[in-house]
Amino acid sequence: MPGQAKVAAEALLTVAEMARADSAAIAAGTPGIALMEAAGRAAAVAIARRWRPCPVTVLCGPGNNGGDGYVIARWLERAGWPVSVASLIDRSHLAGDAAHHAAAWTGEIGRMGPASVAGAGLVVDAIFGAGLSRPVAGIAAATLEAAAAAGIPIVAVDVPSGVDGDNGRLRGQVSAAALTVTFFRRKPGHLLEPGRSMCGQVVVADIGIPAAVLDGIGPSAWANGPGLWGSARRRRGPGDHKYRFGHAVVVGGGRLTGAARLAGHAAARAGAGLVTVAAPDAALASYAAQPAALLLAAEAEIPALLADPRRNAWLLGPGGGAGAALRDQVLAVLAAGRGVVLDADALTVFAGRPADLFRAISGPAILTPHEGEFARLFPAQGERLTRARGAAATSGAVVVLKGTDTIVAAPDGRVAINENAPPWLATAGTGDVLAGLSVGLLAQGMPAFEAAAMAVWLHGAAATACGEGLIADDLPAAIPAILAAL
Ligand SMILES: NC(=O)C1=CN([C@@H]2O[C@H](COP(=O)(O)OP(=O)(O)OC[C@H]3O[C@@H](n4cnc5c(N)ncnc54)[C@H](O)[C@@H]3O)[C@@H](O)[C@H]2O)[C@@H](O)CC1
Ligand SMILES: Nc1ncnc2c1ncn2[C@@H]1O[C@H](COP(=O)(O)OP(=O)(O)O)[C@@H](O)[C@H]1O
Ligand SMILES: [K+]
Repeated sequence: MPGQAKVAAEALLTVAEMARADSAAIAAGTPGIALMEAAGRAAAVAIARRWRPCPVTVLCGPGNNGGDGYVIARWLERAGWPVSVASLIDRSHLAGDAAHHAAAWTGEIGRMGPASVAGAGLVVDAIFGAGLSRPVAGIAAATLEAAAAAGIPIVAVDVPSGVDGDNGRLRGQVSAAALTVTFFRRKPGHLLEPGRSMCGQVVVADIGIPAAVLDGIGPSAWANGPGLWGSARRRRGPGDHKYRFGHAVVVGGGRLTGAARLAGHAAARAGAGLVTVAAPDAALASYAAQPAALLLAAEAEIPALLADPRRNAWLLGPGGGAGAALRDQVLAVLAAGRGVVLDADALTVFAGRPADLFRAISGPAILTPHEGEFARLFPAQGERLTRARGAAATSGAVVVLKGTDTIVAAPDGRVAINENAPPWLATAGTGDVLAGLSVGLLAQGMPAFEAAAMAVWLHGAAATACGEGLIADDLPAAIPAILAAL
């Protein structure tokens, strides 16, 4: 379809889902030994593409991750590399596919320890992968740490040992890799911090698992990108007019007027047909500084605006001032059944009484908390992915848990994990822009999950295009070029 995103959404597989993918491929006729051969070979190819031959130590663990290591050792040696292999356990204790490939390694196998990496130019971490079952400690940790301390680049097989593929949590002592080669599809832990920062560059190798196995698995997590929401995006055609693209209303505050101005500008840039910023009388003059394309309304007009179903998507919170008046406004908008984006103060006003908010949510709703705001409404213990999913299920809203690895979670369990946000987004006002993009897309009729995911992605892409030195005001103006390239 011309103009529509052509890329497929990139599914992320949990450790359990990846095991099902392996089993499905084996059941469809590719033996496990062949999958392991393909995995090790692909990793060796990825290494040889990036480094010149040098003494390499392959550190092999007790399971199939170690099995991949023996295949890597064989292929690198065949390519002329001086290869040493060091194992955590005696080869005789290996089982299954790993035992098969360890037996095919004709060189020596040393005992793993810090001395096994001495003199190496490269170290392969094939110690623990998807089978990580407890924190990494002892010899495995000490050996990887010795490599890291000596400045030897580490290539991780599947994940750096100790990174939990399901959520990016670090279990025990983890040494960062320069390159991680994983297979078939990435896992959430490759995108979520702190795991993401431990992976270095991530390469996904095709090992012969047919994409069709995904149909039987039904993944619920994706890397955020156009493949996920491109087909839900609204595009204008020759016969269109502005009323077909929704009317977003941004409720602004009386003092910090910049927040709602940024949000309103962003909503318009995201493509909303019309955008109204509604604000207290005393502040209207300062709102006049916003782009002339935005409409301005007095706070007293809000009930009338709310009675008009054409004003279909509302944003409350940015610069709102955390008082009872804002809480009442949020509840009134929700009661009217409008699409809603709640940010900042509009979340904080429900601290201590989150059930009041959750009860009121019945239609399309997006909450955009940073960690601090999140903790005022939801349990704050545990890792981010589970918390974001739980929050969406509890609230009935799409929850955008912001950060360097922003998570967009839907009440039905779907999640998108974002990876295009540069660190210079950590500056005042960028969250207001994100909320504005979200309401602008919601106004156009995109479903809440897709609208939120697209907003987060546009936000990251715009920030990347602006570069370091970015201020929030730069972001809305950078949106058209990003949309044009989609
Ligand atoms: N068909 C297959 O089975 C394929 C498997 N693949 C590889 O297989 C890996 C998964 O293999 P496994 O499920 O055998 O798991 P692992 O090889 O990751 O580790 C499992 C073993 O490590 C032990 N272990 C886990 N955490 C430990 C810790 N912190 N300290 C000490 N011991 C620990 C476990 O008791 C078990 O013996 C993937 O990560 C991938 O590298 C690939 O070869 C693709 C094909
Ligand atoms: N280190 C970082 N890397 C990438 N993105 C970041 C980082 N820190 C913050 N962000 C993003 O910047 C935005 C900040 O939003 P928020 O905290 O609400 O700020 P404000 O209230 O000042 O607008 C969010 O979209 C967040 O995901
Ligand atoms: K590993």
